[in-house]
Amino acid sequence: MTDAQIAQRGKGALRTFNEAGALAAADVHVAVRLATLAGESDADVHLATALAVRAVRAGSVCLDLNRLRDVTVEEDENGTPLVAPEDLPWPRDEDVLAALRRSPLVVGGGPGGLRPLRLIDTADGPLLYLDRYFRQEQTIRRVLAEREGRFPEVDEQRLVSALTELFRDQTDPARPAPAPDRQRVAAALAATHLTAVIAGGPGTGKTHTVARILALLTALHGRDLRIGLAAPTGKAAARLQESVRAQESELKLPPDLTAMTLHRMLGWQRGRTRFRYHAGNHLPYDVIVVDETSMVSLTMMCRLLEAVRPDTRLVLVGDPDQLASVDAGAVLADLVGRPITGTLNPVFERAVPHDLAVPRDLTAPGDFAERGLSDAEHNRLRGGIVRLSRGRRFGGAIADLALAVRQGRDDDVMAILESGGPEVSFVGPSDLAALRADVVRSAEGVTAAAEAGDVAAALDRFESHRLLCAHRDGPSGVKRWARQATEWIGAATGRYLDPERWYPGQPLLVTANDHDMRIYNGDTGVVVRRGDELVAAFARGEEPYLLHPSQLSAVNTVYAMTIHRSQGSQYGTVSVVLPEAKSALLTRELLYTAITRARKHVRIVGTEESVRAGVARQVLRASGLRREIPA
Ligand SMILES: Nc1ncnc2c1ncn2[C@@H]1O[C@H](COP(=O)(O)OP(=O)(O)OP(=O)(O)O)[C@@H](O)[C@H]1O
Repeated sequence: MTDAQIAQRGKGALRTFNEAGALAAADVHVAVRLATLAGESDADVHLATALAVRAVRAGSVCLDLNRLRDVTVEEDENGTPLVAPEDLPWPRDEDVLAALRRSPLVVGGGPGGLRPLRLIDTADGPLLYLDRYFRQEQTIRRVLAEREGRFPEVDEQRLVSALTELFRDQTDPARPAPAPDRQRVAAALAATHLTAVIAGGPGTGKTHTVARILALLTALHGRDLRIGLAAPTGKAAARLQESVRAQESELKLPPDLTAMTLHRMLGWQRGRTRFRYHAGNHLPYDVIVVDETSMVSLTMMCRLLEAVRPDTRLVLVGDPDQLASVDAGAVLADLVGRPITGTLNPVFERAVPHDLAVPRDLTAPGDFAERGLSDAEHNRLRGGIVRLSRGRRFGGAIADLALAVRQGRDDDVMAILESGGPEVSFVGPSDLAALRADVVRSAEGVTAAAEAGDVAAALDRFESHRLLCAHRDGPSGVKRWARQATEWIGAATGRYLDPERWYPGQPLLVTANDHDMRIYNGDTGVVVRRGDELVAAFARGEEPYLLHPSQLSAVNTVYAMTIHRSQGSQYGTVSVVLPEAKSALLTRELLYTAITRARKHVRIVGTEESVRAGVARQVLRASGLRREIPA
């Protein structure tokens, strides 16, 4: 750690924690500043405050005081921790708690009139919040509870006949889909409750269901229904719009529905901190659908719920097992896992009686036919929550592998990986021939199309293979593997891929949002020749979006990218370079996200030790949404 990263004002334990890398300089600065303003001199409170700031930086909403010592520390070049976390000068847990209970930072009354921390007791132990995040959680809880207390008016007969019409048997469209059909259950929930949460892995038909929900609500409430479609990223919004429009004529949906980023829907305004839509100026929609909700942070969810009109139907869709937002919160997973308080609308129960009546244990097992709903699933319906479980896109090994990872069955994961087959391969870190061939083939295909000015083919081939890494730096990181890919491509084609210049076939990754240019962090595109000019092309539904490369303010060449950035996209073949087993980034959520990016083939490059370590390590983002907290 450099001197610049060591907070100069930290003393005692704060300094030791900072030097070990368990706290960043910013954590220490914030803690010392708050303590000074509030006149707090207790060293245990200083440490707890800095750890609470650190927790938010690491993605948690609060600090779980029962897991105070759950910190990571800095490692040397050999991956050896500078100090074992347990050897840090930890105060006794009960002393920290007692000091917090009397601290002016928690109870207020200090010289500055500040109360920046909240200490919340729950049945599972105390949580320490930065006040802002506690208020955001409370807003989410309050708005959801208010919405659970009321049901929308629905014409029951029309609901039943529209459900029958929209959910048909795949093999015999003259008949309704056989029960249980969780997609039909999801649509009925969304029609009869103000908030519905539709969870499901890739290819379980989430967007298929969203289109049917829109058709159902249009049938119930008329074509003047104001529909708002949103997603956390521009890329995800474009995909949502594309899939909804693809079903427009079949389902007689209102024409030309558009999807936008959540920022745009809420009315992001240049130079202003406040959105145009908020608690005092509600969003003008009758129904709002948010896709890829797993990437929505706590703060954005709070802003959205504040801005939603009390009678607007809200449908939150996503995969709670994927990596969560880069900012604090794992709201979708929390919403799915939170204590259920609502009641079922009796209209819902009368609309899908057959789906609800199938007993759990009398249905066919496996993926082919759906099993009856479990007791836990019945219970979650009261919270407006349904999980689609039947894979519709890829059956077979990729789906089995993803499920085994999600359920932490490491022996099954290894068995699937080692059985090989057309969909899954597992190679050692030095067994790179097939990876090299895929990297070169995909680059050559992209370049040929880009040189010929064929934008659609260039973008299509660009999606045929993607090299994903957990880390940015180090031997298994993006930088090293991008360099490796560049060398392979250079050796195969005899071309020098000059990083300083634009060239046809150059793969691009946008690294920051640019709302004015409609380009978003994580968007990927390709440089294509257009006559004498080069253009940067991005996939956007049916029409690609073209820009002059000089209009891109934050962009990298991307021969490899992080798994985090690949979220919300799928590729033909995905090659995943695993880091060493001890890497803290290597988690179950990361592996699951990487595997489920693949449509046709997933190749894992790494060791058995790394695979098993990844399956075993779960991200634990502390939050109060999953607990009972008094209003
Ligand atoms: N009930 C169904 N009958 C027939 N085909 C279906 C059904 N549900 C989904 N599909 C098809 O399965 C495929 C996957 O569905 P869809 O894209 O809606 O899944 P998804 O959960 O949104 O996936 P992702 O998370 O990857 O976007 C699509 O081709 C869709 O048309």
